[in-house]
Amino acid sequence: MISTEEEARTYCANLCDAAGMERLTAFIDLLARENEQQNLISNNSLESVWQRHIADSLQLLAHVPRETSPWLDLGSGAGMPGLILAIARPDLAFHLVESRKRRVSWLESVAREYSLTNCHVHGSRLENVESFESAVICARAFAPLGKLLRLSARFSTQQTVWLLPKGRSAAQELSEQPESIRAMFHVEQSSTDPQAGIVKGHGRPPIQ
Ligand SMILES: C[S@@+](CC[C@H](N)C(=O)[O-])C[C@H]1O[C@@H](n2cnc3c(N)ncnc32)[C@H](O)[C@@H]1O
Repeated sequence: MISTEEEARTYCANLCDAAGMERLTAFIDLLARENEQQNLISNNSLESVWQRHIADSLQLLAHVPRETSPWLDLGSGAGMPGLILAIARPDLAFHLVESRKRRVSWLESVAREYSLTNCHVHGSRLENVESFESAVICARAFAPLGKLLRLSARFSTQQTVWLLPKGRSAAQELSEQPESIRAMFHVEQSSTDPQAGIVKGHGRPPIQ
């Protein structure tokens, strides 16, 4: 379990190259500055930003083979996890969906700043984004599990991996789903919070 900023930084350094670590370090400064202009993340969480946001996002990489792409991140907000992943892994494609205009501008400005041609920002409600086949669908704090699956099942195939950091409600949210969904998903332990879980699954959910 990652329990200090130093451990989180070391963990991240093992998941990307030196240039990626430089970009992530610079990104933290940008994020802190932008957070004074708009409410992107809680100020408290900036004190443990490597643990709470950077490692928390990058841990998803450990759940799929290294070359898996493209990723779809639902409700990216300040950029967790999609933008962080795109900064760390410019060799993979990431589609970020976010509807709030100021957050969209923020995501686009960071993608421009780092010339992230692998990062595609869809500044729109997910409901209005044209379907494409995603190898991974991820979402942190986007919507309750049932609604999340209803809104995004059309982006999945039988091969899609679902990685849904759900904090402390992971097991509870999964237990409230119908049997067909419970059979597809399980809860994995988060590496950054002993009480948090990641709902993980594989395939196309049978949504009516
Ligand atoms: C609670 S924030 C989480 C942001 C980020 N994933 C994180 O973990 O810090 C949820 C984000 O989802 C966006 N969102 C909610 N419903 C959406 C929809 N239907 N389409 C696109 N974005 C949506 C909101 O604007 C917000 O930025």
